[in-house]
Amino acid sequence: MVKKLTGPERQSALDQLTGWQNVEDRDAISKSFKFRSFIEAFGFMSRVALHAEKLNHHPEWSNVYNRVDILLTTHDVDGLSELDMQLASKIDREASR
Ligand SMILES: C[C@H](O)[C@H](O)[C@H]1CNC2=NC(N)=NC(=O)C2=N1
Repeated sequence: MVKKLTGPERQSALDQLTGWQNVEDRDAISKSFKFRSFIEAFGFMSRVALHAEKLNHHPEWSNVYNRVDILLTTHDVDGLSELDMQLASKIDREASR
């Protein structure tokens, strides 16, 4: 079972990512992505979905037209884990393809 990141672990992990923010009322991080079109946003979501399945770690997200809002947290530990950081960096990579 994956373990919950401590405060310092969480901060140093966040420092290595760009644009991910702590969510105010939850132990989670979030980021919004904007694309040129709905189909680009949806293509991005499809690629992220494959990573999520592979990691067995799934985002909370929503899509409106060309925008995708993503929240990451680890339900199993009720907080952030290494899996959130791994998925966040894959998400960033897919957003810039
Ligand atoms: C049984 C299965 O491994 C778990 O329910 C996985 C699936 N995907 C998950 N995704 C996220 N974000 N957090 C989890 O704790 C989680 N747990």
